[in-house]
Amino acid sequence: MFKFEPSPYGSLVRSFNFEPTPEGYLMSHTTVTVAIAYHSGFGHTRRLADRVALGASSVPGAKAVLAPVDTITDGLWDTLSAADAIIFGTPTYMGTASGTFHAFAEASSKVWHGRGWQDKLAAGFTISGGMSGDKLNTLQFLTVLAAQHGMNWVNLGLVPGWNLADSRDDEVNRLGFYLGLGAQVPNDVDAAGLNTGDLETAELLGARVARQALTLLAGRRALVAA
Ligand SMILES: Cc1cc2nc3c(=O)[nH]c(=O)nc-3n(C[C@H](O)[C@H](O)[C@H](O)COP(=O)(O)O)c2cc1C
Repeated sequence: MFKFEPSPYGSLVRSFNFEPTPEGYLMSHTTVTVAIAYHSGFGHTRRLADRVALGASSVPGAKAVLAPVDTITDGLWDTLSAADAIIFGTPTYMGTASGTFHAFAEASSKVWHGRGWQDKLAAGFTISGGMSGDKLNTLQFLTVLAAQHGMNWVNLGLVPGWNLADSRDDEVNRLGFYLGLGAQVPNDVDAAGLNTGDLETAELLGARVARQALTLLAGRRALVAA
């Protein structure tokens, strides 16, 4: 909901009227939920999403929930609204997120209007057929989507792998992304053939986001208690 308020500089500024996380909620919650909002045309992104979920739920105090975005229902929005963090996952199609994911992103403008995801954590992953495949553009799109919602982006937090003469092509973060996970699979290989380094990286991303969400919750609780 919009409202207009006078700014200290004398003009009217448009601000949003949204509730901060209620103190009662903060004090009664010690666990976090990480939602993985993803689309997958042929199963590759879905397998990564499963591993991201596994990583998130491996952190004590965190649970993961998979939220496929190809069917946009009230239940999908409720799941995302209840989450402490949302990890976006999409294949890279034509150098950006898939059309289905874009439809979801566009539909999220209703949430944007009410600042429903403000201050939640966000992160992202993508996969493509090419080693580059223009995946960086997809991760940047996901980052901007998160920023428009006022979310706080959690990066991958891993140094690049597969970057020394004797290193292997199945190392963690083998394609050397920083913003999120960029995975790769040849166009003629199905989801069962995903690179083990990419799968491990997916798990690490999920765990990292879960840890960050728990840290944030602990900080918010401490502030309320202070
Ligand atoms: C419509 C379409 C567009 C694609 N565009 C790209 C692309 O821009 N770059 C790339 O490297 N691979 C591209 N690919 C390959 C997919 O990114 C790759 O197969 C990916 O693993 C698909 O993931 P999914 O099974 O979750 O849909 C494209 C595939 C399709 C079907």
